[in-house]
Amino acid sequence: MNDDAHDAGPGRDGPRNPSRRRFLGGAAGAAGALAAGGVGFGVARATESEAAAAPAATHRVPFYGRHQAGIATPAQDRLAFAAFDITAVDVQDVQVMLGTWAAAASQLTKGLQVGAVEVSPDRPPIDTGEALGLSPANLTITVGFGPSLFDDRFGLAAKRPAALAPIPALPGDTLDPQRSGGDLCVQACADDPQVAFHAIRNFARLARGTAVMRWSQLGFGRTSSTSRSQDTPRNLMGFKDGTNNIKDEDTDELDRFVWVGRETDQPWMRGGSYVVARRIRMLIESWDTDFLSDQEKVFGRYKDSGAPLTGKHEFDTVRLAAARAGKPVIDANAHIRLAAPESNGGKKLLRRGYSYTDGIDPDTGLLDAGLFFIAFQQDPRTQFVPIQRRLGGSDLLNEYIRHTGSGVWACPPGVSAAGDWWGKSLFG
Ligand SMILES: C=CC1=C(C)c2cc3[nH]c(cc4nc(cc5[nH]c(cc1n2)c(C)c5CCC(=O)O)C(CCC(=O)O)=C4C)c(C)c3C=C
Ligand SMILES: [Fe+2]
Repeated sequence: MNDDAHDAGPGRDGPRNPSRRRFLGGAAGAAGALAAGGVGFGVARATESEAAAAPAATHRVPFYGRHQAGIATPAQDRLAFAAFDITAVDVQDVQVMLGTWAAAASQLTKGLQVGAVEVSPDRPPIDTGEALGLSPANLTITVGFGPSLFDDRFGLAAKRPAALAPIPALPGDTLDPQRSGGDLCVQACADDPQVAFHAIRNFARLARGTAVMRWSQLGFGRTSSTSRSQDTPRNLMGFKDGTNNIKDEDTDELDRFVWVGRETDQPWMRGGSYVVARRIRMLIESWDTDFLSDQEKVFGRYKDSGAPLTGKHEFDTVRLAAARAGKPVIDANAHIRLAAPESNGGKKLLRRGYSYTDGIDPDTGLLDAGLFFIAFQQDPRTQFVPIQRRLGGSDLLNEYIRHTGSGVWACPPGVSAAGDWWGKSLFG
């Protein structure tokens, strides 16, 4: 971390913006306390002047809470996702960075900056500035710890939950290591792409000297609804996606399939969740030549209404046993049959993915676009992995997709209040 970045100093920020200087003072002071062996992490609290400077209290998702926001909270329109690798050798540096990130997240999710933009003409601005004056846009920041964080570098090996196992090789994998893994992940979601990007960019700056970005992915157009208040969006194949997703309102299902409970071998994960991300390229040009009836056979749903092929309306029950002339109406290898809980020992996922496009593949001239699949769950070993093993084996969709990136991270419970940070009890 650049010392300059923590010294707001005198000058142009002046009395117009005292709150921003206070914030950084708090973060830097806390960093010092930790480095000196202290246990607390002082995070600047909103002052009266800060509250006055803050945008209206609308379009805000609370940052502090039992669970991290960005999991069961309504999916926003945009994603900026990044995986980081730790470069520091001292575990206290990791703690300081997480504390600094938590303090920054509490500011950003209120629509504030991580520090002053106008510090001094002779220093770089502390906040990069591109979100100045923008609404919080329902920003959520969700942080996870990858299996590699628990190797022998930081003395955390005994604290790795069994559920945080690396994802094994799965059928059909064509993964690029440069788009996979990472000691940490940060998922920033917002209804404004600039707000989401700003969060990741400033996290990367605050991480300087402690962690570096390993890979990142921007997403547009949520491909799941995570609340009954939301319409079901469409993915880049033109199908409604998220119809049978777990929703925010399904509290029993959240407890059964998403939140880590007493069953965990690592108490620090109670109230948390595990996220699996997969960058899935769609072979869009090929898909676009496919007949409508075949596209519908692939998913087992009608393209326009989203209804199952056994029904009329989007939310009609999927009748997997229905047959016509001795043949199943929903193909034996249709995506919704293979992904259904009935085919997977009753297991479900909370899907929260985004469409992406990254220009064209220089080798072929074909679009590099698809789904950045994100799913939260209680245990990837019994949820994502077996479901994807089944899909990767015989899903009709496989003709049109390639999995090109992968990662799994443990998302600890929410940050409880100022002074707390992600996984504080893990490091305690
Ligand atoms: C391993 C898990 C899954 C991967 C990978 C995956 C990729 C993928 N999915 C779609 C589009 C749709 N998926 C739909 C349903 C659905 N998909 C999964 C899991 C994975 N999908 C589940 C668990 C379900 C729900 C099954 C059920 O309970 O009925 C649907 C149907 C609408 C819906 O319910 O959301 C679509 C459409 C794409 C395009 C894709 C990879 C690019
Ligand atoms: Fe799916």
